[in-house]
Formats: sequence, C-alpha cells, structure tokens
Amino acid sequence: MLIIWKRMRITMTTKWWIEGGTFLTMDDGQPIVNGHLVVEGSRIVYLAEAHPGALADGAERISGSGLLFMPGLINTHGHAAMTLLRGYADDMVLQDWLQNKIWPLEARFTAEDVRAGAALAAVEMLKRGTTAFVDMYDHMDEVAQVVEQAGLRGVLARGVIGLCSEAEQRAKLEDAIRFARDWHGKADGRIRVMMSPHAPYTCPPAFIEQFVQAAHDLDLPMHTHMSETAAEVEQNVRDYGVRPVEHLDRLGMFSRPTLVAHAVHLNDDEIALLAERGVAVSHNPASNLKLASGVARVPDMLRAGVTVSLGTDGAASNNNLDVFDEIRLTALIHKGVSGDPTAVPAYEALKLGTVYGAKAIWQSDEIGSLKPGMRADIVALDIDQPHYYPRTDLISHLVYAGNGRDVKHVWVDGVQVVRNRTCTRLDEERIAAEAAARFERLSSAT
Ligand SMILES: N[C@@H](CCSC[C@H]1O[C@@H](n2cnc3c(=O)[nH]cnc32)[C@H](O)[C@@H]1O)C(=O)O
Ligand SMILES: [Zn+2]
Repeated sequence: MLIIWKRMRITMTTKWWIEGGTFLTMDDGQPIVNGHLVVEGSRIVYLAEAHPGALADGAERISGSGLLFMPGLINTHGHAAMTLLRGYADDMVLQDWLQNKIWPLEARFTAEDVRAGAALAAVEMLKRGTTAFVDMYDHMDEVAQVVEQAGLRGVLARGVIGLCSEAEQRAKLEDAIRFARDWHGKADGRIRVMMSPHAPYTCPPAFIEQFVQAAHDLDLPMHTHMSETAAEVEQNVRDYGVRPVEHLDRLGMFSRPTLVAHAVHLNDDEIALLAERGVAVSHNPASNLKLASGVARVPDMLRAGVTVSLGTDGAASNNNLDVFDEIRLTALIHKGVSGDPTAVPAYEALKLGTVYGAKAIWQSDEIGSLKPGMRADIVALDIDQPHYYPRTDLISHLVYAGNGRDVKHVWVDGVQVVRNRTCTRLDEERIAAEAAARFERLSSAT
C-alpha cells in the first residue's frame, strides 16, 4: 500500500491564537484589520479586533502579520483521481473526450491508481487553499482514506454509470450503499457521503429511481452531472420527452437535497424549478470553457435564489484544482457574456467559493465563514506581495489580482495541514513521483 502520509511529529496544540492579522470573515461586513482569532480544538472561539484577554491564556501564538485570513475554499464538484489524466486529452468536445479518451483509460484504473491520483489532488487542493471538496468517482474507499490522512474535509460519492447489464447496475448500487454505510460521518465527521448516479444520459430512469430510494433509506443527499452540454439536453428530450431538470424532478431526485454539477443549459422554467426545489448548483467555469460546453446562467440563477457554488471538475478538464481560479473566472466571464460589468461582483464571487459552497453541501452552520462557533477551516494568504498593494480594497485584490499561489498556511478542523506552503501530513515528493509512475503504467498499456 502506498504510504502517503508523513511520520508525524505530533504537536497537538488544542488552543492557538492568531495575533494581529487581517480577517476576511465572509460573514458580510468589511475585513477586520489587525484583529485576533482564537481556536480551541476544532472550532473558532473568538474573532474580533479587540485583544482576546484571558481567552488566549495558554494558547500557542501565531503572528498574523502580513497575512490575510479567510475561510477555506469549498470545491463542490470534481473527480480527484483524474489528476492522473491531467494533460492527457485536451481541446476536445465532451462526448468525444469522455468516450474515446477518458473512459478507456479510466477502465484500467486500479484502486492503487485512484489512491495515487487522489493523494496528488489532496496535496494540490490543500496548497491552493481548498479545505473541503466534493468527489464523485469509483474506488472511493481509497479517496476516503486519503481524506482521512490528509486532514481534509470531503463529501464523497461512489459515482455510477449505468450503461451496463442489470446485474452490474445492482452491484454498483450495492457498492454505493456499502460505501455510504462504511464512511458517512467518519474521520471525526470530516467525511460525508452522497448518492450519485453519474448523469441522466448515462443512467436509465429506473436506475436513477433506485438511487433516489437508497438516498431516502440512508437519509443522504444526491449528486449528479446535469445539463452540461446542449447535445445532452436535446438527447434527453428525444429519449424521454422532457429536458433534464423536469426528468430528474419526475424521477424524485429533487425530493432529496440535491447538488447538480454544471447546469449550463437551462431555460427560465428550469431555473425557477431548481429554486423552488432548493437544488444547489456547482458552477464549473473552467471545465465548461475548456470543453466548450457553454456558460451557465449564473447571474439569473443567483437572482432566482438558487444556491450557486464552485467546482473545478476533474484535472483532465480544468486542468488544475484551484478554486481561486474559478472565483476569478466567475467574476469575469459573466460580465463578458452579459455585457454588464456589475454581474457577479468580486465579493459575490468569493461567496460562491465559500459561504454558498458550504450551503451547497449542507454545512453552512459549520464552515464557509469565520466566526465563533464555526469549524476552524482557515486559509492564510501572503499579502506582503506587490499585487496586494496599494491597500485600496483587499476583496478586489484577492479576486482580480491574487491567486491560489498566495496561500501560505491552511488549517482544517483546527489542525494545521499546510505550513509555509508545505503539507504537514502528506509526503509531497513521494506522491508526485507515484502519480507520474502510475500514469506511465496506465498509458503504456494502451
Ligand atoms: N467508472 C464509474 C463511474 C465514475 S463516476 C465519475 C465519472 O465522471 C466522468 N467525468 C469527468 N468529468 C466529467 C464531465 O465534465 N462530465 C461528465 N462526466 C465527467 C469521469 O471521467 C468519470 O468516469 C462506474 O463504475 O460506473
Ligand atoms: Zn464532473
């Protein structure tokens, strides 16, 4: 078994205090300049401009000087193990890309490949400030173990393509249920599970209904790809007489809390229905641009009251896992396509990557903003760099001038997982070498 974690020097400090930093709480209002944050165990217990007084007694002190602290970013759609396929097939249309390049190679993936790819994804996400992510893939026990060891927060789903015999469908559904029973609530509650038929075009209706039933029985949410391309929507109408939103609604999916990825091709009625049913959307701008799928109607969805969050999708269609890039794209492309420079302002774009991300994964009472009572999922960015000056507007700088490479420290659930741009729990060198070797093996077998 691949050993990905470092032999840990366990310095379990249960109480720590960031002294004199700038805090972007994402709880609305202006950043707190020269403030203090105290964490005890896994939670924030204090955040304000005033000195914490006795609350800081016995706390390990961390200087906040030159750093901007914000909630960890939340990536609401992806396929972590696909980091192994980064750069393997670019500049293609979705169906051709999936059917002729990606799926044939994925068919050879072993559990060890998934583990290696997920470990590489964990390093990459943490170093770019992502503290929670949604993952839909196969061999999910491996991903769950990586999440546990990396110290990340994961909402995991055994994704299932149903273009196979009924016996195979049954086996996949059983695997998804077994995975949920084994892992939901594990890793000190950092792992949660969703039920996930891959897409309406890869899962027959009766199969999707079985997933909905399982989600009811296990009291779990649903996750799927939906309306990513125009061709897929047309196909859905040809096959089932309705567009994907109505199709999934009829199959009962939206009777469960649901997160749909992409939602690029929607009409007004569909946006209204998603809002009415409380369906959350994972907007994946880089993937949608690269595969030329189109541009989702994010401003319209936000206006209608749909929860819109951000996802990178897999590294084969992005090609990185940096949510800061998605934030910036979101703040830019919707202005470009609408001709309205007020569309998705910088602060709103940041909310998609934090507060709305937390809402989309049903954890907004725990993560997505910095305030007392919340889990300590915190990112510190180095703002002592030229692109953060002059200090006109830190929110603007973060979105329009900064990027994920500015991340210096990261904590998840109160534990420091990145220190001075280095993962504390993962062996970065070994993970990179393993991923390279795994790709060699996969591709030379073709
Ligand atoms: N092989 C699994 C299903 C895996 S679910 C995750 C799937 O999503 C695929 N995928 C990645 N990006 C996209 C996308 O943008 N749209 C649709 N599918 C995607 C990915 O290649 C992978 O096959 C089975 O046993 O049925
Ligand atoms: Zn996807």
